Amino acid sequence: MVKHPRSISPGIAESSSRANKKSRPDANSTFKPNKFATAENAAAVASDPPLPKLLESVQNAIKNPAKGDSVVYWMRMADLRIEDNRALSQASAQASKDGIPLVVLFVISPQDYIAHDRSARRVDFTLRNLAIIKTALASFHIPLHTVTHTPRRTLPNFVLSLLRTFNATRLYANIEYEVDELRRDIKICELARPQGVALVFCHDKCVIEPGIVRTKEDRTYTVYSPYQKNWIATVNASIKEYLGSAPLPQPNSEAIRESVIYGPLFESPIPDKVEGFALEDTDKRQMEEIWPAGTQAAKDILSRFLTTKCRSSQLGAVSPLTPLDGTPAKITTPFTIAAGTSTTTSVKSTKKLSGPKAKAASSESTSTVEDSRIYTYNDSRDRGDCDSTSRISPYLSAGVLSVRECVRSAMGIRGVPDDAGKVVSGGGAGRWVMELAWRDFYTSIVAAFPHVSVGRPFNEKYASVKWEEDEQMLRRWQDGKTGVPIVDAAMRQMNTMGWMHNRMRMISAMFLCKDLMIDWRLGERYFMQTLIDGDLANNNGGWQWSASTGTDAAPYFRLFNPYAQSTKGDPTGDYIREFVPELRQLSGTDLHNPPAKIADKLGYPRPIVKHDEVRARALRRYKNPGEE
Ligand SMILES: Cc1cc2nc3c(=O)[nH]c(=O)nc-3n(C[C@H](O)[C@H](O)[C@H](O)COP(=O)(O)OP(=O)(O)OC[C@H]3O[C@@H](n4cnc5c(N)ncnc54)[C@H](O)[C@@H]3O)c2cc1C
Repeated sequence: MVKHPRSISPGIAESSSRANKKSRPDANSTFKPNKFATAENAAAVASDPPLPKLLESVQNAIKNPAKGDSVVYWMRMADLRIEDNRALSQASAQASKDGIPLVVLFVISPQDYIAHDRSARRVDFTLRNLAIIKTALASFHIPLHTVTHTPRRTLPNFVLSLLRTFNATRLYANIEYEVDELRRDIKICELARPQGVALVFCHDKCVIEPGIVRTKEDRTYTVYSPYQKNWIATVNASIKEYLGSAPLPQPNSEAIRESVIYGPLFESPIPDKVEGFALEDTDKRQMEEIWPAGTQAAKDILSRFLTTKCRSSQLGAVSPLTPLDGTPAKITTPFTIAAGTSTTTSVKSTKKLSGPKAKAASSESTSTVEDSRIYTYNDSRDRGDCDSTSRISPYLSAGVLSVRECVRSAMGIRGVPDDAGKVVSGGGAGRWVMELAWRDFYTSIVAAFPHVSVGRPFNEKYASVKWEEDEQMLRRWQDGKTGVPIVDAAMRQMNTMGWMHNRMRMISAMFLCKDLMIDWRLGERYFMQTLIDGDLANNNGGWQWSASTGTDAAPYFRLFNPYAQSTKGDPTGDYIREFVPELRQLSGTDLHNPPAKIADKLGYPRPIVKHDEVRARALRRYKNPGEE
C-alpha cells in the first residue's frame, strides 16, 4: 500500500462529517488511511492497472471444479439487489444446473469503510437494504449470510474459508473497479486456484463496462463528448447485451432449511449498525424517511421521475414517496423488461419548453405524463429550487436498482415504436441517459487510470498547486457558514439530506478549491463521509472536474462566480430559503448576496472571502503550480 505523505495540517486531515463525528473512530489512531499516493507510487499503480490483471486471473481460473455442495454469490456494497443482478443470476443458474443450493454472502468490512471514507449514512443504507434482501431471498429459500470481518487484508482468506465451510467450489461476484477491491479480488484468484475453487466475476455496475468504449487509437477516452458518441453507438449495436435484464434467481429446494450447514444461515442476523458507523437517532430516522430502502422504493422513485412534475415542496428533506395533495400518487409507468417492448402510451406534451433544445425535446420525447421531470430534464436539471432531477443516485451507487433498468425505463417512456430500443441523446429522456453515461465514463477513468483513486490528480501538472491550510475555513465550508448563501445552502442540504443537487455540488466544490484554495481532496473526503450516494468514481470525477485537475475538467481559468451561479441555479430563491432559514425573509439580490448590514441583523455571517479578490489568487496559483 502507498504511504500518506501529504503535508496537510493534522487538524485539517482529521476533519470529519457532522453526521459521522460522534461515532467514527479516530482514523489515525485505529487505522491510518493511506489514500494519498506519492507521485512515484501513483505512477507505479498507473503503469500496472489492476483491472486487466484481475480479468486475466479470472480467465486463468479453474473452469470445472469438483462439484461442491453449494454455490456462493458474494454480494458487495454496490450490488444490493436481487433483480437484474448478473452475478447473482449466473450463480443461481449454476446452482440449478448442479442441483445444489445457492448461498448469498455479504461481508461487512469496517476497515474498508474507514479507508474509503464511507459515510455512516451509506453504511446504514447498506444494512437497511440487506434486511430487505434477506427477507426476499428467504422466500426463495436462499440464505443471506452477513458476517463482519477484520482485518481487511485477510478478507480473501476469510472468504475462501467460508467457502470451505459451505463446501462450495464456485464463487460468483460483481466486479468493483476501485484499486483496493481489484487487488483483493486478484488475491482471491491466487488463493482459489490451489484450493480448487472456480471464480466468476461479472461486469454489472455500468451499462458498458470499462475497456469497451475506446478511441480509434485503442485508448481510453479522456474527453466525454466523443466517449458519449461512441457509447451510444456501442449500446445500440448490442442492445440486448448491454440493456438486457439478468433473470431472477431460481428458488432453492425447501430442504435447505433442514441442513445443519445452511439452515442456521437463515437465522444469521443483519446487524442494525456497524461499530464506528452508527448514526445518531434523529439522522437515522431522517435517512429512513427520505431514502427508503429496497428495490421497490427505488422503482417508485424512478417512476415518479418519469411521470410526475417538479414540485418545489419536494425540495428539502422529505420522503420522495409522500403524496403531496393527500391523494395516493398514480404510478403508471410500466417498467419494460426488454428494450422495445414498452407499453407506455404516446402522449403529446402541451408544455412549451424554453431554450434551443426545446424543439428537439418536444418532437422526440413522449411521456405518459405531460411535463414529467424527465421530459423537462434538459431545461430544468440545473435548477436546485425544485426536485428537477431523479434523486436516484443513492440507489444506483448501492446497486439497489440496476442502471440497465434505468436506461430501459427512460427508453420506454419515449414510446416511439420505430425508435424503440435505440438510445438517443435528444430530449429530456435522452439527456438523462447521457448522465448515466457520465457514470460509465468516470468508472472507466478509475479503471484505466487507477492513480485517481489513490488521491492523485489525473493531471499531474496540478499536483503542486499551493493550497491553504486553514482549518477554520474548511470547517466553515463544511458547516455551511461561509457567508455565501448558495454555498451554505448546498452544504447544509448535504449535511441534512446526505445528498446534494449536481449543480450545487459543482458550485460548492469549486468554491472550496478555487475561492478558499483548500485542497480538493479534503472536499472529496468530506463529501464521501457525508453523502448517502458516495461513489468513488463519480465523486472523484466531480471533484477533479471542479478542481480543474481531472479528465475533461473545467479549465482552471473558468472560475464559477458563486453569485452568478446562485441566480441561475436558484432563480426563485427557494433553495436558499429552504436550507438557510436565517435568510428566509429575503428575496432578489439581497438573498443571493446579502448586504453586510442585513446579514448582521439576521445573524448570518459575512462572506469569509471576497470572490473578486481571491479569484486572482486562484488564477495565479493554477497558472504557476507550486508558486505563491
Ligand atoms: C463534486 C461532485 C461530487 C459528486 N459526487 C458524487 C457521488 O459521490 N456519487 C454520485 O452518484 N454522484 C456524484 N456526483 C455526480 C452528481 O452530482 C450526482 O450523481 C447527482 O447529483 C445525483 O442526483 P440525481 O440522482 O438526481 O441525478 P440525475 O440528474 O437524475 O442523474 C441520474 C444519474 O446519473 C448519474 N449522474 C448524474 N450526473 C452525473 C455526473 N456529473 N457524473 C457522474 N454521474 C452522474 C448518477 O448516477 C445519477 O443518479 C458528484 C458531482 C460533483 C460535481
